[in-house]
Amino acid sequence: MNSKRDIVLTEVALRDGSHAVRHQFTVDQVKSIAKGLDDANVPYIEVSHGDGLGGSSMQYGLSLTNEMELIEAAVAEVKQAKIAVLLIPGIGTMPQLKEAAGLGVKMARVATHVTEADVSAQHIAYAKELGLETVGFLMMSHMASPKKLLEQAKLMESYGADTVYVVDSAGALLPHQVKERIALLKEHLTANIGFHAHNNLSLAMANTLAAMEAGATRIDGSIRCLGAGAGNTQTEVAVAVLDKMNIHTGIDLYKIMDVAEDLVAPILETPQEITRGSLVLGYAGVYSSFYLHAQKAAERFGIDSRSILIELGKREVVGGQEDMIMDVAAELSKRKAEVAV
Ligand SMILES: C[C@H](O)CC(=O)C(=O)O
Ligand SMILES: [Mn+2]
Repeated sequence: MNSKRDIVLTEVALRDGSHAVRHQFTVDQVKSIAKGLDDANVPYIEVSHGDGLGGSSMQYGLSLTNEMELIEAAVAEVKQAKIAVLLIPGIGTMPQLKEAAGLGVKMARVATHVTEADVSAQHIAYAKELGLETVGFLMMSHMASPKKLLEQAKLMESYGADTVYVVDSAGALLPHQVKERIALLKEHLTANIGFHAHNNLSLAMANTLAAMEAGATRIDGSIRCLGAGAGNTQTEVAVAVLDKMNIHTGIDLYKIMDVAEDLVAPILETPQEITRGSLVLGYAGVYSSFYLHAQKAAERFGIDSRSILIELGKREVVGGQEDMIMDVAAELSKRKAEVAV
């Protein structure tokens, strides 16, 4: 294995995958997966509630295990990998970031809706003060024009972000749209540019390659596609594809395949595939973490989860508005009952 890295991958299954397992990760699962990833030479491993630090709540889903315990367990297992956390200002707090840094976290990814970068200023600055590497993470990037995205990315860079990510939270972007956005950021920023995909339209890998072609040097992957919706760019697949392109991730292909097969696959309730529900997320441009919430609402109100997701897409609902899922389901069910009378 060549340990040189042309591209730096952040493994997000232990954070984005938290959505897919209803935030039920155990300490043992996190320990064994973090150890396996570290051994395969993955450089960064993100660990936290799916909605970042402080996400455990009725609104976003209660965690089985306190995320600080999971972070501590991951830090204790790794030899070379750096543990990262996600933080959404307003959900996660500065004291939580401080606590995570005290446990040995090395990178903070501060996430905001794509048009609200200004709320990341204090958290990025504080992360820097704590000596952390900082990432600005612009969620739902398909909802902004490239020009708007650039303006927001520049704000994050001005606050001190070492890297700015274009985040395709809904898995709604097409390759040419990814290329256009990344190329513009690359032209105007000095920070590293990253890309985070979701596979709802089966484009995660293609979009990741498009991002790299346009200048992204940081990418995210989730092993066995363990991420919200249909998951992210599948890490072990990305490692294989990039290797064939002679692009070095520094990650051991056989070892990462084994982590996927032996450690991650057994904890999945169902395989991470593109179902009609996750396909609709990408089609309608809805936040991937709404997937299981919409399924629950559909069961409760006896309606098709696709109708809920399409309606949420029309209303341009964004992360943080999870309560709208039940509201929309109730409204659609009422409309259905009225039509039936
Ligand atoms: C909080 C979200 O799940 C962050 C993310 O991974 C995305 O927007 O995509
Ligand atoms: Mn995601």
